[in-house]
Amino acid sequence: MTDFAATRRAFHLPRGITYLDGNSLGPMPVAARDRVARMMSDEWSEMLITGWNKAGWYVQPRKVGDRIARLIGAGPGQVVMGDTLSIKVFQALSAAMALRPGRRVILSDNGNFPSDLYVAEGLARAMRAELRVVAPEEVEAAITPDLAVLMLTEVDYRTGRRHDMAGLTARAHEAGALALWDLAHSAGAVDVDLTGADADFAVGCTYKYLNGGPGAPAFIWTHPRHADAAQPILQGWMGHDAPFAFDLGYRPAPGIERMRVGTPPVIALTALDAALDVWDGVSLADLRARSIELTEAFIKGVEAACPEVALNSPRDPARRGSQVSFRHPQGYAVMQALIAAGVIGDFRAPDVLRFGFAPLYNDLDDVGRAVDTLARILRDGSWDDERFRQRAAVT
Ligand SMILES: Cc1ncc(COP(=O)(O)O)c(C=O)c1O
Ligand SMILES: Nc1c(O)cccc1C(=O)C[C@H](N)C(=O)O
Repeated sequence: MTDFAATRRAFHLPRGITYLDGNSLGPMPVAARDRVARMMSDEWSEMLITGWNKAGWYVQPRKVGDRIARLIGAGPGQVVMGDTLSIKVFQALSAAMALRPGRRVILSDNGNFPSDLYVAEGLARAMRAELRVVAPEEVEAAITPDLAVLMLTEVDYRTGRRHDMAGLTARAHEAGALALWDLAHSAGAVDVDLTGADADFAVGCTYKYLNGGPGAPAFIWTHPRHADAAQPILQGWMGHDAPFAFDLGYRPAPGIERMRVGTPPVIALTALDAALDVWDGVSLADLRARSIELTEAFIKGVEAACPEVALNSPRDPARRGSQVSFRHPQGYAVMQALIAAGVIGDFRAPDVLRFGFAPLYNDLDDVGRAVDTLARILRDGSWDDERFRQRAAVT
């Protein structure tokens, strides 16, 4: 059995705060602070450039990738770290498109995170391809024989709706297409099984449920059947077969290494590596069970105590990730009032109050406090205040 009381103790959770926004930025694992400090004093300070070899900075993207592999149903040597998620979406999508020459259609849904759609739109323009965007429930019917790549985010960032990864991947394969999954809201939140689903490509970020810190690098996975054939358009020198030969022409490195682009963010990878220690000994089955327990309790509590809000997530836990959202016409002000009262969730336009439940550190006491505080704010109308209407740059 996973010891979730112990994993909770591994985080710095500010006193008086109930944190339900780990689906946007995970809290700091206490060990990350010391690990980064040690890296600065023992490695960067003392080793200088020799740290690339001596401290293993150069191989860190693969080593950290191997630790993430276990959490997404992938094997060793199949995942590599680096860049932002938007860039990894571009790399995976461009490589997948190149594996389906003659086909020009990318299919996604309108619940996808906008950055994924922007990247696909730009790539489609450059490749003279077509991006088709349908409603999430229409995806299956929209898989047609002209499809090149099905590109979906498994868990919807607003509603928490979870796609059937294995089923949709099988449908895409039947149509002769490839399936690319964005795991931003899945990795560390649900029991992802890329191998079992027979997916083709996957990408994800590490600053949400994996708690790598703001700006932590993204990951990319390629199914082994494609790893030596995939040809990314974004050809950087660290994805070259022999970067330090400084050849003028590009020759991809074997396997997943070709998905590297440039110099890895070593300090950020060090913080992420410390954050991944918390996952040692965590079973994904336990994680999923606890996530369902927390989200079910939250829905039940809010529906009983807050008639002013409407559930915006699937009621069936099997169709949900680890987040729950509710709608309120003045959602922004309500969320600001909630944050001022010590319960941090977030707001997503136009009217969504979003709450992430991270089994590693959230518990039923958090659920109870969040329900009680939301009910109080809605009942006493304290959210209806000018200071809660001022929109910040980042929401
Ligand atoms: C599903 C999804 N894709 C892409 C992104 C963009 O990631 P990044 O800002 O790291 O490029 C996010 C979050 O910001 C996301 O939730
Ligand atoms: N990456 C973010 C950032 O740099 C600032 C603020 C928020 C984010 C996020 O990750 C947003 C997130 N993808 C979402 O689901 O809304």
